Order: sequence, then C-alpha cells, then structure tokens
Amino acid sequence: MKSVRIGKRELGPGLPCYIIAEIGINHNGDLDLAKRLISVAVAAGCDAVKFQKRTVEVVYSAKELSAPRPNPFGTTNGDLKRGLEFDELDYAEIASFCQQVKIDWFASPWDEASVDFMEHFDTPAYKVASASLTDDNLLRRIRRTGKPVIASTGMSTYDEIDHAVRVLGTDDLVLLHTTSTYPAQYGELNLRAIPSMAERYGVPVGYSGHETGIPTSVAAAVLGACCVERHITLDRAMWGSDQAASLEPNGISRLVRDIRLCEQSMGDGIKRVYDEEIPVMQKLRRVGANALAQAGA
Ligand SMILES: C=C(OP(=O)(O)O)C(=O)O
Repeated sequence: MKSVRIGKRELGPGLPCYIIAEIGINHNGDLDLAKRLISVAVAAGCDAVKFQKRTVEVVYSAKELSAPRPNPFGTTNGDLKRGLEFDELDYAEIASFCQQVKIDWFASPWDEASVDFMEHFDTPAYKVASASLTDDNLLRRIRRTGKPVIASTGMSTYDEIDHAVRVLGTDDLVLLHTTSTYPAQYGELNLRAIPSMAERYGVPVGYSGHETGIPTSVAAAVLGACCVERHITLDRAMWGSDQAASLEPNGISRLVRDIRLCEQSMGDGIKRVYDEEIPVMQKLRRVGANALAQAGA
C-alpha cells in the first residue's frame, strides 16, 4: 500500500499516526477563540488543525436559512450559519498563525465555491466530510486541486464508498472510518472496519471519532488507523452543536500522549528477551536462569 504525504508527514501502515484536531465550527465565529484552539492543538502535539468551510447560501436551502433559531448572531438559522463562517482575511490570519506555531492546517469544503475559496491558501490537503461523500461534483472539484484527499465515510454503504473511490481515484487518497452520530455510542463505533476498509481499497485508512472519551480513538490507532481526527474545544459546556462531543485541552493532550505510547509499545512482533530482562530472570527464575545470559543474549 502506498503512503500518502501530507505536509511534512507520510501517512500509511506502520508510520506514526497523523493526529488532526478538528476545530470545525467550535470557534463559534471568533478568531481569537480559533487561535486559542490552534494553540491547544500545538501544545497537545497534534499534527494538524482542521476547519469547515461552507458557502452558506449553497449548502442550506432558503427554507432552512429562514427557520427561526435564536442564537448569538441573530434570530434565524441563517444568522447562525453566516455568523460561524470566517472570511478570507480571517483565514489569512489563521494561515499565518499556523505557520508561526508550526502546525498544518486545512479544511473540509462543503461545496465547490468553498474549494475555490480554500485554493487561495497553501493548505497541504483537503478533507471530504461524510456528508459530502456522495457529492460527485464536489469530489471532482477537490480532486482537480491535485492535493491529497482525506475522505470520511460516515453514514455510507460500501456501494457509496466504492463509487466515491472511483470518482476520486486511489492516488493520494486516505479514507476515514467514522460513525456520524454526536456523540457516537461505543457499540456503534465498529473499529474493525478500519482494517477491513484498508484491505478493500488498498489505501491508508484513518479514523474520525465522535465518541466521548479517549480509549477508543487510541484503539483505532493500534488497529492501524493512519490518522485520527477528534473535535477539540476549550470547554464542552460552551454553546455550539459539536462542543459536547469534543475533547477539552487535557483530553486532546492525553489522546496524543497515549497514541504515541502505544506506537512505541507495538514493536516488531518478533519475540525476544531484552537485555534488561536478564538480571530479572537471574533473580526470579529457579530453572534455566543462566542459559540465555551465558549465550550472550
Ligand atoms: C463533518 C466532517 O467530517 P466527519 O464526517 O469525519 O465528521 C468534516 O470534516 O467537516
């Protein structure tokens, strides 16, 4: 299986997991909050931060936009959706901040105009949200950028994923297994789909986690996920639809630490006696304690 290069990192089997802190819309339209979240991701040791970009009038119908919904930006759903979008100057500031603090950044564009928008920035990849996996025109537009693609497969059947993979092609493609419920229930995470999908498509497969807690995302990495994406927030109690299923600063730090510890622990699978075990063996073993030591093991 060919690895996929994103920024300075290779993603693929046996390589360190690429850890993405999904800021998504958890910045609540506030650039300072976005920068604080980027700093949280850097402090935790994440490889990348990710945003979501939408052209509100394209992604949502007029009916959805005019629906009443009291929110910090106004009284309708449209006020909220527009309030959550950053403009080009905001993203320019995000780009320069990420460069300064040395972290990759990219976005999931939810419509073709948002790909045109993102092309003003030198991001190392595009993400396809699970909701967009069946949008062939968007997939083709993203593919035309020539950048690596990370495509999420929540809510999708194998037929739909097969089709998306045909549209995208397998070059520079990473697929993400995910369950698109917020928060996702443990019994519906189906982590074994990660190796199954890698075998079926022959491309690196990662995991986009929407569960609460940390251990199952670590398990995904141990099962071979080439990247792990989790939402981050400063405080799960903040307003916003994705906050509750997100990791707080302490949680994302522990996730990165635990994935790195598990990576160190996986080894090469060859059973061996470590030098450091010999004195322990000599002390504790009643029979055959010296054979290995004498053989110079
Ligand atoms: C919703 C997104 O991704 P996922 O389907 O992995 O949750 C996204 O990246 O915008």
